[in-house]
Amino acid sequence: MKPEPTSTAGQMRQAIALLRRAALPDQHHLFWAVLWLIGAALLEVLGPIMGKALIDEHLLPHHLDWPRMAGLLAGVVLTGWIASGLRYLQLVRLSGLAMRSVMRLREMVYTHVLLLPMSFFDRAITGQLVSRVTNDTEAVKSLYIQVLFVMLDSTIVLVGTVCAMAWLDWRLMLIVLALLPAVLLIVWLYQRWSAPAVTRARALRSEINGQMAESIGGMSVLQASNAETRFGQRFATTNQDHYTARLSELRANAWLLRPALDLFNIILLGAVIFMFGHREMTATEVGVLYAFISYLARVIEPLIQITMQFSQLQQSVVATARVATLLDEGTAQEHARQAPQRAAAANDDNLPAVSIRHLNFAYNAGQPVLHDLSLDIPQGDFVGIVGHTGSGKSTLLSLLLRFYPAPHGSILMHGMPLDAIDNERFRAEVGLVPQDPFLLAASARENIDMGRGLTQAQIEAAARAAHAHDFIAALEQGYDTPLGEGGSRLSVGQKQLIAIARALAGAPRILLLDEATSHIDSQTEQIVQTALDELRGKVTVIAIAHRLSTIRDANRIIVLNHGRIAETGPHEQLMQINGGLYQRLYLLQQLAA
Ligand SMILES: Nc1ncnc2c1ncn2[C@@H]1O[C@H](COP(=O)(O)OP(=O)(O)OP(=O)(O)O)[C@@H](O)[C@H]1O
Repeated sequence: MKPEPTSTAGQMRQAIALLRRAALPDQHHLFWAVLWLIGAALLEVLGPIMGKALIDEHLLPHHLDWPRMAGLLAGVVLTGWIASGLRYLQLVRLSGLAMRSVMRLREMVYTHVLLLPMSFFDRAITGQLVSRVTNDTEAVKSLYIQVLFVMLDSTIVLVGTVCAMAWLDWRLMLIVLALLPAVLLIVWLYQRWSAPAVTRARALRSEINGQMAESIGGMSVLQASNAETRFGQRFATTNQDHYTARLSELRANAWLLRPALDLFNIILLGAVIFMFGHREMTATEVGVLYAFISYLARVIEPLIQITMQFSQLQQSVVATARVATLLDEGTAQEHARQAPQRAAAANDDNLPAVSIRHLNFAYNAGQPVLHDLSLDIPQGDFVGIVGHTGSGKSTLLSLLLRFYPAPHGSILMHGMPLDAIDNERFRAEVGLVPQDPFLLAASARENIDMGRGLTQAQIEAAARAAHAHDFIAALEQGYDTPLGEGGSRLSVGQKQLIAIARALAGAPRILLLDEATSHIDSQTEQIVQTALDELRGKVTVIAIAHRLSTIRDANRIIVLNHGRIAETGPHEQLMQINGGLYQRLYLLQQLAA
């Protein structure tokens, strides 16, 4: 995974760029919200000015002009009331915008994750990834509502109030302004105190998600190993750490931020009253004092609001930056390719289905896994790949599937370099049956179709070819029978037959099987063997098999050893090599059987 930016400025830049991207279609809402908030702030500033006029021009000089006084009084009440109404409407508008942005972001993140290269998932932790799509995108909402709305609103009120104070008495305004840096000091202290706890709490939340996902995913192993108590304790420790981190965050808030700001409020009020006390108060200054005291609350409250949002801002920026980092993660080479649609693999029957030329590969530099592999697989052949564990079988298959990029020109399919084949066509031409058949919690039909929009005839033909039709038809709703989570209502063998049907439904020219028979009984293995035999000559089959009986009848068997081709040939020929690797593997299995 890409490293996340550690500097606050870097995270802030990332967060702003992402927010702009997510809110792009709603820009006009943002514009109007800001405009109306300015309107609300102006109304709010206007209230005390009308109050001052009422006191100075009418109440103190006893100039009882009732219609004007009623107008001013109504102005004081109405400005506040309308300002609140406008603010509420803008909150509703921004909430809608925030929710739509979260929706767009989630879609962006999920679609992006679907396109990431397999090498990314080698390092990614499922729970953390899920947390990116759910929690971190949700944090963006609070960035809009708690942070953007409150901070924007408070800043506008603050600026408007300071301007009104300057108009009333600029010297007094300067004294108030001179005291404001104290707020910055309080905020700075608060941030220093709470930042480590905020970061730690977030990391621990992600850890909690990770532990949950891991435990649920591996529940059978966990229970079978009697590890419930240990896992429970591990979770309790993380949970406790999370609680402690949240508590120190709250302590910083309760013991430093709030009391210090309240004290500051009192000091400011004292300073203003003291200044007025030092002057010879004229009648007109009583109104100014009233307006100033009204404005003080409008300076202090927005400042408190702004500072109170800092911890939320920190959390939301960190979360948004994490989402942005994930979105910056390079997609798989094939998806990222900008080149125009490339030619499909050639249709010449004489070209080998697969040609491998001096293929070298390493996951990590300096640790080669495959060494100088060269071989040709004719079209329609059935080829088996065997070898000890760690010999490189799955790696070779992953390269054939383009899960990892092979060096250019080292693998050709039907004469075309692997990385030059158009993605759509490539995925249509190469089918995979994995070791663990991955079934969706959906019907048999949906599991075979996998969203490709195949017809019932195509689905049924694939199921028949995989010898899965009979048991599917016998289910209570046939092809529409829900198979349960992970296909829980089927046997492992039946799941594997569905996985084969799924691969065949795409009418692939090349079918790759990754130890597809290792978990199934001999009877189902027989069925798979029959299905593979029937494909002979029509589809090129490349099968990795631990169970050698599956590939006994292959046209050719490739024996890998430490990433090199050690032996190659049909079963009978390999069995002739006395002391050969294949012979030893085969005899060992016979013995075990
Ligand atoms: N994603 C990966 N990242 C780094 N190294 C890997 C990765 N996958 C496999 N390897 C390493 O590559 C080597 C070959 O592994 P590979 O899985 O291809 O062997 P295999 O023959 O398929 O083994 P098995 O029969 O046990 O599945 C091993 O040393 C393994 O540790």
